[in-house]
Amino acid sequence: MNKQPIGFIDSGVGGLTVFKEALKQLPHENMIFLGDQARLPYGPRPAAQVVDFTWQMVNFLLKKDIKLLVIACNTATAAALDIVKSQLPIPVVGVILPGSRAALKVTKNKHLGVIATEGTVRSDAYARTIHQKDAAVKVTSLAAPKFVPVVESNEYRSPIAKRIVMETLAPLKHAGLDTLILGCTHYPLLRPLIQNVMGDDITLIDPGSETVSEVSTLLDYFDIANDDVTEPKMREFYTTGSPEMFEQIAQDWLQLDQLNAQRAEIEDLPVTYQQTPVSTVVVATKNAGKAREFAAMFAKDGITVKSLLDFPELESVAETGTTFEENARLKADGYARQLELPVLADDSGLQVDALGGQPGVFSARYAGDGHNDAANNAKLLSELSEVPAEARTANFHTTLVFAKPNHPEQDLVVDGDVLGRIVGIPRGDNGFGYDPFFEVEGTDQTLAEMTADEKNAVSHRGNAMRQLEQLWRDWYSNHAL
Ligand SMILES: O=c1nc[nH]c2c1ncn2[C@H]1C[C@H](O)[C@@H](COP(=O)(O)OP(=O)(O)OP(=O)(O)O)O1
Ligand SMILES: [Mg+2]
Repeated sequence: MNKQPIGFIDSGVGGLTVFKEALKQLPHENMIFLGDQARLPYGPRPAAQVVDFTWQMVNFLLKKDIKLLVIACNTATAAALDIVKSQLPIPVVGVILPGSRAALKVTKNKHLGVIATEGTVRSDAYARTIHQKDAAVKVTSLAAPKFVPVVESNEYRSPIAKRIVMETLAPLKHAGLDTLILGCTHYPLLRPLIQNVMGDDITLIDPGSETVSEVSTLLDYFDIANDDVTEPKMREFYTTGSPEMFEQIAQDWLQLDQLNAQRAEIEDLPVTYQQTPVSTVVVATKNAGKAREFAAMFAKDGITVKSLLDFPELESVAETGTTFEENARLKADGYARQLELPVLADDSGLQVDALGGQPGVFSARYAGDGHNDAANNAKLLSELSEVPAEARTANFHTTLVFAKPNHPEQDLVVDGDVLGRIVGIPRGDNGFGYDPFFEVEGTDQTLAEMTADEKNAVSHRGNAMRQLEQLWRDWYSNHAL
């Protein structure tokens, strides 16, 4: 289950035809739509510029934490799908492949027509996609540049629209095709007029519904659908142009009760992939001492740490494993699932050589359940009472596991250790747990005599974190998967 929204982008209102399908097929999903009406139409623009504009739209939606992107615009799909798909960590769906697939399913005489913007026709994206599937299919493409302005000016039911559709489609009427792809998401709004001109024998393909079917498949495949059927869903609309104009068309087309469009400023956004910086990391620990150490280590990167103390309503995960890694995985996976967020867990403990590695994974419960540091330390001392100072060698170990919700196979796992020995009389007031008894090898200080920074510089947790630092951002940026 994943409540993050699905993002839709288009040059204008055309993508709403895809959005409308999504409302029908995926009613439980939260959704955000962005139309770049200020810079419409995209059709006549050079492909490189369409790619830049697309990145700006994508970056706007990434800030809203979308889990999947739909490029509900054929021109942008033709120009930018491959590059956007290859760089984004979330699934990306365009409209050309689903539209082509749908058309291939219905054609009988293997002669398809495509009407689209100049940009899409110039890219030859439909013909290429179709021929990859079936080289024997004939594809006749026609640019219909006048359609988009008619729709965007809310004239799509007017006599002007009728005349433009008739004139534009004249060359296709007797071309011999039996199926016509509406290769621009604006065109379904002209569907009755197009059908009328082409005649009832021609099947019109609106790639929107096929596109949404593909979205639905991907949500299941990546296990990121929103199964929550109770809450009201997010329906946010943004336009770079006039919100009033957008609302008129959207209201009319989508028939939503209350529809508010907001203006989006995207012109200054970067034209390359901008990773959204991580601002908060959840560490699945109830141990305030650990939480403090993680907070200090992440603070250097400007990241705030939340611990389980911030989420008291969660169900406790039992540490039933026999190794540090097992327990760290149990905690990370268990809390990530409940929080639907990536979660970092630490399972750590003291291993004393003279005690055969005890207390080890049982360090927290050494003195029995209801564990408390004083009782654990007292037990440690009594167990070691017969052991001479030079034989009291020990190490602290930690295994850190970073987990994504419902994807235990992608867990990121690192370890860290620090060597030392157990002293007979506790020293120092800093740190927590067994720190006052653990003298670090090569120093004359216990961990409790060190400042937080000094401890992190040598500790098992600090050592593990230094490894994690190399890995976690890349891993984390794929978290919607
Ligand atoms: O740097 C350390 N300095 C002193 N003692 C330490 C340290 N690191 C772990 N320890 C001890 C505390 C606890 O007795 C056990 C960990 O048990 P462990 O289950 O991983 O943690 P925990 O139950 O205290 O909190 P939680 O499971 O919620 O993260 O080892
Ligand atoms: Mg524990």
